[in-house]
Amino acid sequence: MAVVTGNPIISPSLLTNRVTQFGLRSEVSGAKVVPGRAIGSGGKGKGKVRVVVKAAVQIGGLEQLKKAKEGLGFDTVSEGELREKGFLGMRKTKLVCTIGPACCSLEDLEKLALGGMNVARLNMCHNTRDWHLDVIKKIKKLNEEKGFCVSIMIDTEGSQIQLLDHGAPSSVKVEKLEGYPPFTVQASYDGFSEGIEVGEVLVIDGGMASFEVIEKAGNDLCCRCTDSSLFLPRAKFSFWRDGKLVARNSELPTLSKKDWADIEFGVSEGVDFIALSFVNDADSVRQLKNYLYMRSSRSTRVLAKIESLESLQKLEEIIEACDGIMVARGDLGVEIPYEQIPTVQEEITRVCRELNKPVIVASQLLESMVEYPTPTRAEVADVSEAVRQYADALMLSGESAIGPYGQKALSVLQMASSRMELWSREENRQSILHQRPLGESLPDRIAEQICNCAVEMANNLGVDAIFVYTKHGQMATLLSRNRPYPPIFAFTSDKGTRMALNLQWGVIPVLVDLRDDEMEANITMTMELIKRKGMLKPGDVVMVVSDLASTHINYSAFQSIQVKTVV
Ligand SMILES: Nc1ncnc2c1ncn2[C@@H]1O[C@H](COP(=O)(O)OP(=O)(O)OP(=O)(O)O)[C@@H](O)[C@H]1O
Ligand SMILES: CC(=O)C(=O)O
Ligand SMILES: [K+]
Ligand SMILES: [Mg+2]
Repeated sequence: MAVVTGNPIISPSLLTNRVTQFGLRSEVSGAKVVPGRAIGSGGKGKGKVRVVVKAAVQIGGLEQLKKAKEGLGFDTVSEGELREKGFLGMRKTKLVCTIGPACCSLEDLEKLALGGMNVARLNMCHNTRDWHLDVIKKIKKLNEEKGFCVSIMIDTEGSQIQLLDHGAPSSVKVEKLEGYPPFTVQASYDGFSEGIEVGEVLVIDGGMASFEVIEKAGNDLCCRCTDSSLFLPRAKFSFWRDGKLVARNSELPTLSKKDWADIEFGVSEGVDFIALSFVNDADSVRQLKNYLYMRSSRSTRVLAKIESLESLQKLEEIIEACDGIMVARGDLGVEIPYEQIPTVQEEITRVCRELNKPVIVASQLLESMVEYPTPTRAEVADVSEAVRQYADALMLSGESAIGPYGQKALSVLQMASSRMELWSREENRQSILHQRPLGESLPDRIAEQICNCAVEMANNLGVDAIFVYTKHGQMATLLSRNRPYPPIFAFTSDKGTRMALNLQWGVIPVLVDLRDDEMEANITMTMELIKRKGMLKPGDVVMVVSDLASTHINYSAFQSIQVKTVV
């Protein structure tokens, strides 16, 4: 246990009552106050803004819920969206909601599912395993009984240097002024003052407050406040030397004992994704993937969270090793200057698409909605920018976990992403996407080329939908990588593949009983089922792409593109 004491003095030995001469005012403030924010009245809006709020109730009517599932594992929400908006109106960007005390009842989870939640995230930093288990059971119940298809993600705690306690119930104000009583805060890492020199700068919460180290006494650091702000509970901090971050995270294990226990819990409860916090290199990702392989849990996908300087330096190897990425802007903003976040986000998003891994843009997307029922215009612009960059998914954190307006926040993501997707299509932005060649073997290169060409054809021909028949989801993701105009219906008989594809841009995974080596029969059967549901009309044009026979020795011959007109 390390301790930050005094003004503040940083010590590993819980020396909470050291007195120093430096002037920090220790002031306990009862609640976080955000001045100058008016709550949207809703009275004299000009129509345009009000549309955003309407979206909360737009998706998936309740009557669709009552419909029983028939033969085809088509989820209720996609089905409702298709009926309401048609193929081209279907949302492509996926939505992740963090589940917390504000939305953990069965009713609230159902409302989020109806509102378009594709993945529910459980942050293992908070609450008990029993609490998480209860949420997992509720989501599975909703999936089974009401025909939703919501995947479950657990997010590990990971190891990071952070403040544990500063002796006050909420925030502590720190100021540059001299002559205020000192206070002590504890930090979460014993050796964190090692290698830190006098004159270095300690930065709290990505620059919200800063301190200069003015004395080192053993493992204690005495610091002077150089930039006033608030100390929030569990604030994150970092050290800077000559304007550059002193990288510290590599000294900490990515997977702690608790993380392994949480992973074990997640695997036994059959979660679909494990998001690894504070990944520093590809090794921890490979280690977990090996473990899952040994444990025969290959359908559990591993996501790496990019939230440290080290992870940015090894970005490509991490992306290659994992099954997907989260741009965890909250902690990333502690490690790199704020102004670099937008360009780093764009870069990560681009590389993920090129390397064919789904990417989630996370944290503070609609932060003001933790307290207020309307987003700021700047937040909507930020959400839209992530969509314009073709991120696979957007994530809500506190907005859904603890805020009273979680469903509204979800509807804002829904509206903003649909709008930007339409604009991108009208602007023909898809045509600017560069696809770097990925495959090395001939069959892999053929699959990739087929998908690139199929999407170009689909866009040029203006087909209504792309149907892909896939075992492990590879062809579906290769199609998605090209961000086509029509939606991609991925038919699979593998449940794990279905749940994993929930995070993939533009893919609607459908569970169906497929037969190996009987491609034509599979196509006819699925088209017939969809037609019978009234979702395909005569005249609709469908592009069919398949790689189902990929276990076959001569499999490249079995990959094909067909264009079918519904009669
Ligand atoms: N299961 C939960 N129980 C209680 N509070 C929760 C829970 N999940 C989230 N929260 C609250 O919601 C807020 C935002 O949630 P989130 O887990 O996304 O935070 P985060 O700090 O950005 O994530 P991370 O710890 O992975 O960096 C947290 O500060 C926490 O107070
Ligand atoms: C999501 C998360 O872990 C972060 O933004 O730090
Ligand atoms: K976490
Ligand atoms: Mg984080």
